[in-house]
Amino acid sequence: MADAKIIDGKAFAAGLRARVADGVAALKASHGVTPGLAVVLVGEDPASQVYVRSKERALVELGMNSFDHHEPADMAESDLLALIDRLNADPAVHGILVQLPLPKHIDTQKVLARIVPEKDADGFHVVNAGLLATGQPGAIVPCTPLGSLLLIRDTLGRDLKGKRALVLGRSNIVGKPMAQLLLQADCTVTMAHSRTADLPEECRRADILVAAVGRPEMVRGDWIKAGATVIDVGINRVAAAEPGKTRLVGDVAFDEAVKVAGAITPVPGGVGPMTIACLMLNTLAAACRAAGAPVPAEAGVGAAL
Ligand SMILES: Nc1nc(=O)c2c([nH]1)NC[C@@H]1CN(c3ccc(C(=O)N[C@@H](CCC(=O)O)C(=O)O)cc3)C=[N+]21
Repeated sequence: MADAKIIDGKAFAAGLRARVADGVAALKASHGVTPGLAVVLVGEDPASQVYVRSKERALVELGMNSFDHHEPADMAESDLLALIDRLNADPAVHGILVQLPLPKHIDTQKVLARIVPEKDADGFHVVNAGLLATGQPGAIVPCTPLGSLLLIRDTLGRDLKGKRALVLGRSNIVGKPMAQLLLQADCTVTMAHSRTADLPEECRRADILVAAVGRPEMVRGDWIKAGATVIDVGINRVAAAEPGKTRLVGDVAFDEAVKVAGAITPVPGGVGPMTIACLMLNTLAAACRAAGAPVPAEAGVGAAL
């Protein structure tokens, strides 16, 4: 059988960013509003700094305002909550992103709960999780699952009815919302995790396999159904063959999987760029809602399906 189609997340994300830029220009023209995202980074984690910088660059490129708040690692939880209160009250800020993970002395759930749901650009607030789980319009959908769904629909078409989908990983930020989106799209959804019995066999039943466990190359080629669509959410930095060098790999053993799957996302260049593009989309959507303007079709559950 021919090798799988490689799903070009980087190219799809570039197209999505261009559509967001058009939406930003239209909102400026119609309502005089420039969408703004506040990005809060607590501490000096080098990987987090890289991600935050790429988000800030994307905002500026798309004509949006970027409000950076880089805070020391020993910031008191009460000071972080006070910062969020100020951002909640600031009319120039339409979206707020608190980079995770937070330092251990800070209660993540307490911080996420403090963001007003309308400005929760990540879609991590329990109100947005609840709106998504109950299929209501107006939910802000977490960026990685939304981006993954857009890639799945670009590959398989809008009609996913009756397909068997398996989501590997049950995190609040990827696995659970991904399963909700696939369920809304009329897939038959299985959630698998580290305690699942006979994981390879479960995976082999899936027409759509989404791997989001954070274990490098855990999903092998013989875990994949012939022709399946494989979405690899994992971004794991591992040692490269050359001493002292590192490289990125997904949760799927790509070289094996590409021989079996029908379509597969690469790492890098797959889901990662979609996460950032969807963050831009969520910020635009939040600004549109705040201004009483129509929300772009790709954002939100009802619109995304
Ligand atoms: N509140 C919050 N929201 C997040 O969305 C969030 C977060 N915290 N904490 C950290 C993770 C990580 N994350 C990535 C986004 C894009 C790439 C990405 O574009 N990766 C490139 C490769 C980048 C490289 O070369 O290192 C790719 O896959 O092609 C990676 C990682 C968002 N996160």
